[in-house]
Amino acid sequence: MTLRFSCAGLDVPQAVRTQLADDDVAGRLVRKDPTLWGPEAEGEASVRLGWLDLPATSRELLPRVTALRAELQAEGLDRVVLCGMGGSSLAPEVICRTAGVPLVVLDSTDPGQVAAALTDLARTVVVVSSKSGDTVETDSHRRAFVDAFAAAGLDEQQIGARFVVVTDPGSPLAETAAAMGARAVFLADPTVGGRYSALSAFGLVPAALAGADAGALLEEAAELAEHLTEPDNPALELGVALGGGFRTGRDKVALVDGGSGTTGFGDWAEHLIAESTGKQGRGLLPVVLDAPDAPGATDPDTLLAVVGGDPLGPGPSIGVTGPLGAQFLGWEYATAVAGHLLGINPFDQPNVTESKENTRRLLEGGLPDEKPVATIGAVELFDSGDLLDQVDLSQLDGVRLALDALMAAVPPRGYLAVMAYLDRARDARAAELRGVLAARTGHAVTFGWGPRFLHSTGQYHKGGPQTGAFLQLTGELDADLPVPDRPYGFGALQAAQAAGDRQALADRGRPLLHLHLTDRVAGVGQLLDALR
Ligand SMILES: O=P(O)(O)OC[C@H]1O[C@](O)(CO)[C@@H](O)[C@@H]1O
Repeated sequence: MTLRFSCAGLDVPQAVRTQLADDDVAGRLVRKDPTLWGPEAEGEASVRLGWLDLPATSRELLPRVTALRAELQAEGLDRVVLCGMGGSSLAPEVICRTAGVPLVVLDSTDPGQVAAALTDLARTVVVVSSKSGDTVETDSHRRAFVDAFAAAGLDEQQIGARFVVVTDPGSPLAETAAAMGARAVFLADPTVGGRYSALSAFGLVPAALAGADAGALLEEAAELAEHLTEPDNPALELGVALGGGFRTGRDKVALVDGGSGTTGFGDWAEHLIAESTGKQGRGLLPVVLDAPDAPGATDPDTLLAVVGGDPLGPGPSIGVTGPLGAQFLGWEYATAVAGHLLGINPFDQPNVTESKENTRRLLEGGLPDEKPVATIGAVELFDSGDLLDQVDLSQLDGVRLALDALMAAVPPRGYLAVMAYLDRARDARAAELRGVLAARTGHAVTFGWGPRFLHSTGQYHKGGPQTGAFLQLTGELDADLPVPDRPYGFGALQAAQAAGDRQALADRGRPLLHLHLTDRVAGVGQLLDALR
């Protein structure tokens, strides 16, 4: 069974469908016509449509990655760690969690999370994935693992044998891989962007090395691919719902699992939709929900997308069922169609470099010496523009008052984004804040782990509609870790990323509340208690 699309309560004007059919959008997309998104996008689109070929072209990866997995297993290297950000790690994580095979994903600069990955080295092989080959988090992870293997007594050749690299041809990482004698290097198709790379080497190599069935994913996608020129194919219908929904005021897409059998698909789709559409002051805001009845599922300007199930009322809702390989390709195709309907370029990410530049400058010039304006329990509150001017922080419930002030600052049809620069394993409870805040405010509330979201929804925050209010959480470190051959550690890198993003949002005049947890467990508990 390939992809099945169903829809309830969504009134997309017939004119939208007629326009797509008259313009032969389905056929032109499959033929990789780069003019579908306007003249300004044509150059980028012409080198970003390779994902349509992946169900066929990725098959050549299978023998090589299967042989490599057998080799590694024979050597007892059965702990696969993936170092990658955004499109270089989200899909493998979904594939492996769904298949129930073990993959350690390191997509954070939180020293606790890095330290947890730097264990069990005797069994560990590291996959370093980066399309650009110069993502600071991934390079830092690579350095830390080289150092750790050396400290464990491995020589240069043995260290190289513990690394598998996935990158674009000619990238800085491709050069580094050659220089370090990496065991295997997979050069990916450069005409595939990160958030469209689930069925490329970026999605399939780490997953297959961990034991997932990459061939099955490609077969599932190939079955859908046969239908993608049809004017009413399910992926086109999904694109019509997303793009047509936007045109009728539904600029938020709540993503919830309805029995898909997959795990974490919403986080992958969030990156795809947010980074593809959130630009030129518009876009679709994905809101990942942990249950169909979670707060936010039926917000007024929201389309509820049920992955793996039927539409769920009472508001407009869609249901998309089908195997994971078809879901990847179908949502990629739908997002490209939605980009056509929104009139934006779904393949660029013009605003992600800003926070990266700010981070680099802060690492070079030093972090701002900011002092909290108040400390209440385990929570330090930092000056956030004029947000707290009217808040009496001398009260014990000053934290709640501050959070209420932030929620009051969300403009009409706006959203509240929680950005947690914490350890998504050990501080997992922080994710409960999304539902608790959403229950308290009538606005959409999103949650992202920092700095991971910077490579995902970060584009939407800066390039999308300027209607966001932001809650940034940072946390005290138990211990820091050096970044080898760099004048800073992971803790400073994480803090610089948080500060760099605060700067980018402040430059846009966005309301932002920065809370630092002097004790992460107590601090998260305190925030949840303040809001219940
Ligand atoms: O694969 P790379 O080049 O390391 O980039 C990781 C991620 O960062 C982004 O470029 C955004 O910063 C995403 O588009 C991409 O998936």
